[in-house]
Amino acid sequence: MAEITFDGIRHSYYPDPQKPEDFALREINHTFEDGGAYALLGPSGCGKTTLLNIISGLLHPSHGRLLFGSTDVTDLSTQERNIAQVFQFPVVYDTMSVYDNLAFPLRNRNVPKDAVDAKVKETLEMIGLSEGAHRKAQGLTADQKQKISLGRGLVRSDVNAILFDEPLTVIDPHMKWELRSQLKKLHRRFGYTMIYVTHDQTEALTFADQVVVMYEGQVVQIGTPAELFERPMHTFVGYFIGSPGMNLLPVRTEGRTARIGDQSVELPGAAPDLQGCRIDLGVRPEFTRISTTGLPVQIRKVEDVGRYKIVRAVLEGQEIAALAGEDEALPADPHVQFDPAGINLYADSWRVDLGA
Ligand SMILES: Nc1ncnc2c1ncn2[C@@H]1O[C@H](COP(=O)(O)OP(=O)(O)OP(=O)(O)O)[C@@H](O)[C@H]1O
Repeated sequence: MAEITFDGIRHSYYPDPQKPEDFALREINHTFEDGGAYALLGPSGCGKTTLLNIISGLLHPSHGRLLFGSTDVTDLSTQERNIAQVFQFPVVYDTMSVYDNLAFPLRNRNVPKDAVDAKVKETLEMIGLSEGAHRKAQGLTADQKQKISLGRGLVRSDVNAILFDEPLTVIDPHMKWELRSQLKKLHRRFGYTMIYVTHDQTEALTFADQVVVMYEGQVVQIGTPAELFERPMHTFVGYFIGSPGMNLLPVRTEGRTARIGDQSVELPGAAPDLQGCRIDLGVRPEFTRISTTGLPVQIRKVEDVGRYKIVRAVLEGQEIAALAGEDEALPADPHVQFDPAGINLYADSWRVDLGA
């Protein structure tokens, strides 16, 4: 396995890109650590597949260098890079048995017969296909075929990294969780470098140690699930991660005070001069409480979601969400309070350090 470094990498599908928007991937400088479990998370079209294809060599970046360890691999072919890739839809040889599908990549590399047998059996066990391993792949369900694809990604121990591009799309919802935990276990056991593309936050947060959040061709934050939750560095991270996402309210600032219409909120630290910027206050619903004191709100709707309630309210004409306990009674004259520990300030979408 190898450390993978993006050194000033950008990519545009246009021959003569001019504006930042012409780039499917804006500049990325980042090292994926050897043995790390990463998820690339973001909405459709944000550049996840482009980034993955640059690692595997299916795509040559228009600018910058890609390094495996200290070796520049930018001009190497996919094969020379020695990467395993699992795609959204199964890639399986129908006429071969399940066993031979897994053995194939090893036999191709002249791995001795005994070693092939041991490794294939071990992998079949992991993906739950030991039984019926000598059946032809033809006729298996989409789930089972995708398990074979996963197995083929995992069977080689000599690869530099394993890349997964939305690999659980065709898998039954109840099986998704099982396979995801299986991948996580494999990661812990073998320390593969794994990069997993998804637009599903649950998938990203349960699989990865580090989540790379992408938005409009940019990496907006790389962090542990807790960091993304507690300290979103960009409004997109606040909004995209969490359910419901972060409350974002346009404000004006004066020192330690943020003004929302006629109301004021005390900031945890003094704001710098942000003239000319769009300024937003960001507070997650988990840090937003309905109370008898604070800023007056109108409650629009209360959603009971089991262990707690989501209260949808309006503050100075802006929609916000707050969490309330399952049995918590809401006051007749509702107000909202923001826990200072959860107050963030954003200037032109990027988090401002309030020094608190
Ligand atoms: N071959 C191509 N030619 C031109 N534009 C492309 C090509 N492939 C992707 N794009 C564009 O580049 C941008 C990034 O696409 P990419 O497929 O990397 O996003 P993604 O995050 O993987 O999306 P999805 O989740 O839908 O697969 C999009 O605007 C897309 O339309």
